[in-house]
Amino acid sequence: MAQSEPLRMSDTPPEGATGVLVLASGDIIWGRGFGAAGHAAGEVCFNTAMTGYQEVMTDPSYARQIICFTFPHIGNVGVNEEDVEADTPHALGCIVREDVTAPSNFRSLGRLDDWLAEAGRIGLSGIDTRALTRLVRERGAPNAVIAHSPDGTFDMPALLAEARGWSGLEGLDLAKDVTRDETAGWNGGPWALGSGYGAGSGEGPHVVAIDYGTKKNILRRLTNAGARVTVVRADASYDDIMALAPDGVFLSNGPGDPAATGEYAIPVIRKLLDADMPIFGICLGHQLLGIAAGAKTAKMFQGHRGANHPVKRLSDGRVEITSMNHGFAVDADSLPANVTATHISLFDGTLCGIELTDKRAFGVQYHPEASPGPQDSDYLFENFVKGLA
Ligand SMILES: NC(=O)CC[C@H](N)C(=O)O
Repeated sequence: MAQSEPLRMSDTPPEGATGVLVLASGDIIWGRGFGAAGHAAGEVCFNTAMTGYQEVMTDPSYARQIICFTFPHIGNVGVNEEDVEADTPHALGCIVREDVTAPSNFRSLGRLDDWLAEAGRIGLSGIDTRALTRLVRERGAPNAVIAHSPDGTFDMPALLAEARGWSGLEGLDLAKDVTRDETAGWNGGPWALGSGYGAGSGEGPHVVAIDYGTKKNILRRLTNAGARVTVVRADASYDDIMALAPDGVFLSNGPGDPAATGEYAIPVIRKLLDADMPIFGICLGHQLLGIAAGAKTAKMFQGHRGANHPVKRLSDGRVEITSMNHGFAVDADSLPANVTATHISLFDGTLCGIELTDKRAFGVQYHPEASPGPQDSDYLFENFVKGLA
């Protein structure tokens, strides 16, 4: 197969094809497989970040998603043990334009394809990622199966049936699959060249972070802002949390449909609000805070995923360039009277931040911890932790 051919929509593999993306619509896109062999069903989305593929692949919010990277050279700086947001990749697979080449970077410890293979994740290269991105933009994020067969044989009817049989992300609670096993302290601090990740001071206001699929850098930014952090499971009860005597509670990012995660999360968040506990939520945590406060969430057409999304802070008109990864959003028209919109997306006007006027609780739809992305919104961690002192 030639490099990066236009999307090929035939069910006979072209010469050299060892990977395929089968959309639930019946469209078939051939490429070269890398990473693990096998097949898996999920939702195809695209991410426009130019750097940080390892952080993106390990973000637990990407569970059951297949990421099409719009940047054409993915894998060329290799992989290391530091640029990870969780201990293993959580995205189901990735789709890239160019084949993964030998890494060239002084921090590299290995190849992207080997790292994915070890984690059982499938990659697909040689794809016209611009054409695939346009397809997602025109039709919305499709359900699909990504498959890699080193000998080039594929059971196409079975792969199509698998793509069509998958439920889709709507209605799916995935936080319970990616949350940690038990309550644990967190003491990691910011990274510096030469010394790696530092440690927190172990002092300061106590933040209990509920792990719906947290990125590590969120916890690092909390300790950097001066908090002492303890992380609890997604299904921790109100009593479990209060037994830790928190000064504030953090609601993490995470995968899946917020409305489906509500069963165990919402009653706990409501009790925390009733107890006037200070709360800060990011992404899924922001969506859950919105639902607990009485708002509604909805699935977006294609979602927002990238590292250059402009967001306007409504209090003073300041623009923050943000990192984003979400496919659901709180519906701005559903906000109850005691919830104010604080930020909006300058791409499409969707709601990007809320604040409760009668409680000490706020949330943002984007990722102020970046990783990857710009750090314009880091002030939110400082504001939260300062408010607890
Ligand atoms: N990064 C996140 O927390 C994502 C939240 C939610 N799963 C969504 O896709 O909207």
